[in-house]
Amino acid sequence: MSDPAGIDPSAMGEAAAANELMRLARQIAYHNRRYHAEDAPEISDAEYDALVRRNAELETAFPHLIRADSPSRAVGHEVSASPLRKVTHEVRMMSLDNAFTDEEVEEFVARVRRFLALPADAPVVMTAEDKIDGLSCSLRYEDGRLVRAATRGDGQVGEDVTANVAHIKDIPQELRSDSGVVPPAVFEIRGEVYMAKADFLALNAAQEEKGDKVFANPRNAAAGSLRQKDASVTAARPLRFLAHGWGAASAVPADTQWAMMQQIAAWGVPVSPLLTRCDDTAQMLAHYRSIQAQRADLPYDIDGVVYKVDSLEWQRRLGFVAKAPRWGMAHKFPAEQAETTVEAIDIQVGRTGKLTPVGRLRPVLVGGVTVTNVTLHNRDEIGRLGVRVGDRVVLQRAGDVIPQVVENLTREEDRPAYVFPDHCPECSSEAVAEEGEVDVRCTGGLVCPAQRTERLKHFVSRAALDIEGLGEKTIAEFFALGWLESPADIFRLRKRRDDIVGREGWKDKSVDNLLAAIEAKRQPDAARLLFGLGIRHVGAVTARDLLKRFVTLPALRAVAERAHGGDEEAKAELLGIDGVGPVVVEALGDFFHEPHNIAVWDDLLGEVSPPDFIVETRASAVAGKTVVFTGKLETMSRDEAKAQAEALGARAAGSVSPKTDLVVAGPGAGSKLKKAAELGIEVIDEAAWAEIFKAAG
Ligand SMILES: NC(=O)c1ccc[n+]([C@@H]2O[C@H](COP(=O)([O-])OP(=O)(O)OC[C@H]3O[C@@H](n4cnc5c(N)ncnc54)[C@H](O)[C@@H]3O)[C@@H](O)[C@H]2O)c1
Ligand SMILES: [Zn+2]
Repeated sequence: MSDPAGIDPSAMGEAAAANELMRLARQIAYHNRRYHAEDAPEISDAEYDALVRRNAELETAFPHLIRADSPSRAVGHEVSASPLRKVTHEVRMMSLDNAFTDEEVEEFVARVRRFLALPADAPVVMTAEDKIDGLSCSLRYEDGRLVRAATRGDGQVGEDVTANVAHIKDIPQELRSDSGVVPPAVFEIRGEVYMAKADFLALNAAQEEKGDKVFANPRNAAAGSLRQKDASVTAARPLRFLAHGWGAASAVPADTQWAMMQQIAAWGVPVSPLLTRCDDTAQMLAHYRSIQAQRADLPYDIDGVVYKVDSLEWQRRLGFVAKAPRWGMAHKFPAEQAETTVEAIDIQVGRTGKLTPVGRLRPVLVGGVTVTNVTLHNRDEIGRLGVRVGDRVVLQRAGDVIPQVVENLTREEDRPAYVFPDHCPECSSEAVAEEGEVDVRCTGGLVCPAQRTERLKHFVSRAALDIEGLGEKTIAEFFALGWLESPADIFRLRKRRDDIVGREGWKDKSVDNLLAAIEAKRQPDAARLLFGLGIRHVGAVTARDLLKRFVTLPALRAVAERAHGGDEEAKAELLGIDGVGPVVVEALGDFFHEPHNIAVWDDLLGEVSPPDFIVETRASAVAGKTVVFTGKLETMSRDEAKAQAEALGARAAGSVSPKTDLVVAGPGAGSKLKKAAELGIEVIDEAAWAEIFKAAG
């Protein structure tokens, strides 16, 4: 078993869920101890966050299985083993809930509104500031004098570090009394003890020189330096402090978070210079992005932005859930790179027989999503990275690009390299790479069950015939029964109605729905049918281009066969189509040259009858032109945009080339936009495109 964390909770039984929750509780407790109590984490924060996310996902799906020792209820780690004196906090020290996406931030604000029963458009003012990566510390001032400093510990009981903070210049022994507001009898200032990046590097260099322990990161260095039995060790370490809140207080001389933080600054304790106030979600997200942009240049490490409801009256009403305030949220920066372990390397066999190696990973959060698999592309790529099972790798995921392995961190050379299979794992046929090709392919062809089922899956997929309810599982099930030898068999399934109804998991209604969905495709779109056959190099766009020219499948086949036989006129006719090159002509010829393909084709056209392929086009300014859509489209999907282009007699292409006439660019457009500028191609926005479409009536 490689990847238990990938199972969708809705597809899990209770026993499996309870089991996994138990395992997660144990794992998370272990890593909490390593991180919080021992300052020696073994896994990256992104991997830790993935475990916590998984735990939350299961707890949401199975609320009655939430354990008494659930990690979602615990803060930090208990300090019983610490050599420092223990301190019980008068007011608990909490953690913060995490958000990783804009949507999760919007949901946070919506939740606050719902809780307070505010109208959906009522303003909710929030403060926003950087989330410093240090360790929290509570400073208790009585009549303005520092009487105790304590770490968070498990939130209830922390460690006494009063002597240790005595040498931290940012922490005054006495609050200033000249601010106009006299410090209350009791006031606990809470904030972050941290080490600046430059100080951290210098400390590590000095430690190394002395042959002492070096620290993994500034957070660990700060924690390790503060939590010292011998306070003189702390004194020699360059620690700093920024306040971000307060705990027990005999009086709170302000009615907003913002005003109280200004007061704390006026008492002489530093607060973040990036603290600001936001009127709405748009401002919160804008501040988040601005802080993210400054991140690398800040003198200290941060890992996100913290939002807090500004009104203290509202904070009081909102209160707390398990271990975090309802009025606060940490919006973390997505780790666009993250480290994890390759737990297995599996080989997937595709519809063309291509063997694709897939790395099964220990789940890790990258760019806000949990990643459990990564494609390793091909034999050469595995060789280049030198990836073996058990290696630590760096994953990268930028924007919505699929994750990639960018580096292998494991360098011991004594373990054997991964051996790429020379036989297909599905059918044991020989697997070879052709001259000059990087892809290794199974030579099993028709005997390879993987290739055959993949072809069927492709045939019914969204972009091809799009048969609703005929998913991968059903195809695999019927294929194993010998019911699906080729695409035409799909249209003969109706003869097996009673057999299907008799099978576990099928009911009269579900079978009838499936059969109706199949019947609905008896007169399929010819281009989708052609694409569904999976002829090499004939993608969805090429299939349409071919049929626009030849109107019916038999007409296309006749030309392709003539071209294959050496008929120059037929070849020229095919090559005259925009987007059709010699590779496509050859692939078509090869396809119709193979007797088995012809049998499949004839069989299929005996079951279905696609109408003539005639695309109605409207008179328009872009007729006959090639258009490229790039960036985010806001009023329509990519598919709709392509359909609009087609309706206007234009061709929608995937990449910008000298043949491109027009580029429609939305927000986030990148390299294609740049290329268009280089080539001097006209660029318009989505609104201008909508005008063109409307004008064509
Ligand atoms: N790698 C590991 O093995 C491992 C193990 C445990 C925890 N962790 C890391 O620690 C995190 C969990 O720790 P946590 O419970 O302390 O939660 P947290 O660090 O995600 O957030 C809460 C803490 O943020 C701090 N903070 C910094 N700036 C703040 C601000 N402006 N306002 C309010 N608080 C601010 C406070 O100290 C607060 O206690 C995980 O998400 C993970 O990143 C890693
Ligand atoms: Zn095979």
